[in-house]
Amino acid sequence: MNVLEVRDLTIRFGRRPPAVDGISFSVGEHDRLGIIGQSGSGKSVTSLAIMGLLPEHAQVTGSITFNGRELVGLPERQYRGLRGDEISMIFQEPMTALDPTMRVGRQIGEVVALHHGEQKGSIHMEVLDWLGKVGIAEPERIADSYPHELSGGQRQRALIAMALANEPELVLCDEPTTALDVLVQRQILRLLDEQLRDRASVFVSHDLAVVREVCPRVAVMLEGRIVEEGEVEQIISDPQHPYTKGLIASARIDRVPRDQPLPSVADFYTGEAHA
Ligand SMILES: Nc1ncnc2c1ncn2[C@@H]1O[C@H](COP(=O)(O)OP(=O)(O)OP(=O)(O)O)[C@@H](O)[C@H]1O
Repeated sequence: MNVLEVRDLTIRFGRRPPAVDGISFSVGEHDRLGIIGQSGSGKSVTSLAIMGLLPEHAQVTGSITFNGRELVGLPERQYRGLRGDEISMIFQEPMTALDPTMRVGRQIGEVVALHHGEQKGSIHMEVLDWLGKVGIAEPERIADSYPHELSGGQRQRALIAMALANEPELVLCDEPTTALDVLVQRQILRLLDEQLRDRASVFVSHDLAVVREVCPRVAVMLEGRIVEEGEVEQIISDPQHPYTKGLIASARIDRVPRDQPLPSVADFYTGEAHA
């Protein structure tokens, strides 16, 4: 059985054309799927639907199952037991995902306590342990800091620790490195690659170069639909859909060996990939 199974998922906001239009994909145990598409193609609403975090006026049809359990229409009370514990999400902008008024260690500790209800001392040890695992050099000091006292990379590491603290089975990453500079982006990608190895994950990005670094498989979204899905290297060397062809040709991604720095799709839009 797949960990995540999405079938004919359609998401509408009012009378506008569907934001997501009948998409299907699955993620098995220890499997990782990249979802790529331009802004507005429906990537974020797809992850929010899986997390049960869409606004109430969103109309959702189709099916999302997690370990065989239907999530579409699941009451909020039951969703709360899943979120953070069995399914968690890493967002693009850690500053909005972290509470600015609370020390970082306490925020991670609350996630641990919420689901395990352990004693204060052992929670603190677990928080420090997680900060170490995500590559924070001075766990004590960082645990004692407020989010605004951390660098962008440290904040993203803290958020990753928070998302993984309960060993969720499924992790959704929504543009987890977009807000970071290129060097930190690479470090965080490496960290995620390592930490997500034993879980099922979905990795959303507008950047095929980023997805190529961490995902064996990718689904390409355009205007709410999946227009192409398959092994990343296969799609890069032989894209079938005109949109994917354009995306790859414009970023010249097919001409760059995998282990070399890649021009990103964003560079293309700003004209730098042609320089
Ligand atoms: N709360 C909402 N109410 C109404 N429309 C929404 C809402 N959230 C998203 N949408 C619409 O759904 C569509 C898909 O948006 P989504 O955020 O999933 O795109 P995306 O591919 O993640 O883009 P980006 O890369 O910019 O985050 C867009 O047309 C957007 O305007």
